[in-house]
Formats: sequence, C-alpha cells, structure tokens
Amino acid sequence: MSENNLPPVEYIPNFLETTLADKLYKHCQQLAWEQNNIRLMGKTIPVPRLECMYGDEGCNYVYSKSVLLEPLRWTSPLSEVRSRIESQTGYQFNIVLCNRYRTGLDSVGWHNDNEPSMGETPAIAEISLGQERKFQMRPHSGESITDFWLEHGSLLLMKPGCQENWVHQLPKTSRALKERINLTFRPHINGTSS
Ligand SMILES: O=C(O)CCC(=O)C(=O)O
Ligand SMILES: [Fe+2]
Repeated sequence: MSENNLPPVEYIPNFLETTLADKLYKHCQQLAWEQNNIRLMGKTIPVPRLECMYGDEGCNYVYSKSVLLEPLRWTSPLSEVRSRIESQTGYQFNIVLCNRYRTGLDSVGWHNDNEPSMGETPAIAEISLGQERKFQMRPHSGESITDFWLEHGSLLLMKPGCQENWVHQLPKTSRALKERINLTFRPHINGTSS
C-alpha cells in the first residue's frame, strides 16, 4: 500500500445537530465511568482516560490482553444514536466503548482495534462530544500521518480495511483543554443483528 494513500475513513462534521449533541453529551457525563488498568511487563498501569461499555448481552470485550469490559445495558440515548448510525452507514454495531478524556493529558496511544471478537474487517464508528481533539492515523508500516480534528457532534467512520492497514491515536497535549467524550460503536461476533 502506498504511503500516500488516504485512510479509508469518512468524516461527517455535525452528524448530530448541536442541540442533540449537547443533550447526548450531558447524558454521557452520567454514564458508569471507570478507571481501568492494563498489565504490562508485570506492572499495573492506569489507562490515561476513563472508560465504560454498553451493548448487547454476552458481548464481552477484551483489549491489551488485560482489560475485560462487560457490556452494561443500552441506555435509550445510546441505543437511539446507534440506530441512527446504522441506518446512515449500513453497518451494524453491538457495543459502544466509551472514552472520557478529562484534560489534554488524557489520551490513547498508537494502536489498531483488531480484537477477534469484532470479527473480520470490522467497521468502527466514532461519535465525538465536547472538546475538539486531534486524532491521527498512519499506515501500519509507514510514517506519513493524517490529522483529523474531531468536533462536537461529528462522526468518524473507520471503514473495513482501516484496522488491518492503519493505526490511530489521540495524542496528549499540554494545552489546557476541556473534557471530551468519545463513543466508539463496534460489531461483535456474539451480537444478534436486529
Ligand atoms: O477517542 C478517540 O477518538 C479514539 C478512541 C479509540 O481509538 C478507541 O477507543 O479505540
Ligand atoms: Fe481505537
């Protein structure tokens, strides 16, 4: 794959109208946020953000081989936004992994989302709420970085092929930033398509 290729994503600013995005943001601030830890070389390291997961029953999710997330039951607002994303993108999602970046120092490092529980070549859809943040993508074996600025109410759709060939991150910044909440809708092989 050429390094000059652009990542297979679709970015839709204002996917949610501002009043709906504001309402959803307020709702998401009340979700069951947790501080998780990963185990790395015998050490326990707190992940630099808060997390929680909602979804269909039985759709457990494991990442970094050490964090097990069990889905809480869909709330109505999360379920409504899932339906809206499904009907506009044509992809199906069984879980939503939610991230809360409290300040610019909260982040997620370079990675791809390739957990086997998502099945082969998954599409992942991300809704951003609150503080706009820089999100970066680069080819797995390449240096050229594409920056996206993810705005309040936007949708970033990572299409099939993205997780296989690209990595992404939300870098830390020392700028004084407010909080951002991100909702990542994912498929799950144990999910029932409805
Ligand atoms: O917050 C973001 O935009 C990225 C989150 C992410 O990459 C993930 O949850 O796997
Ligand atoms: Fe990710």
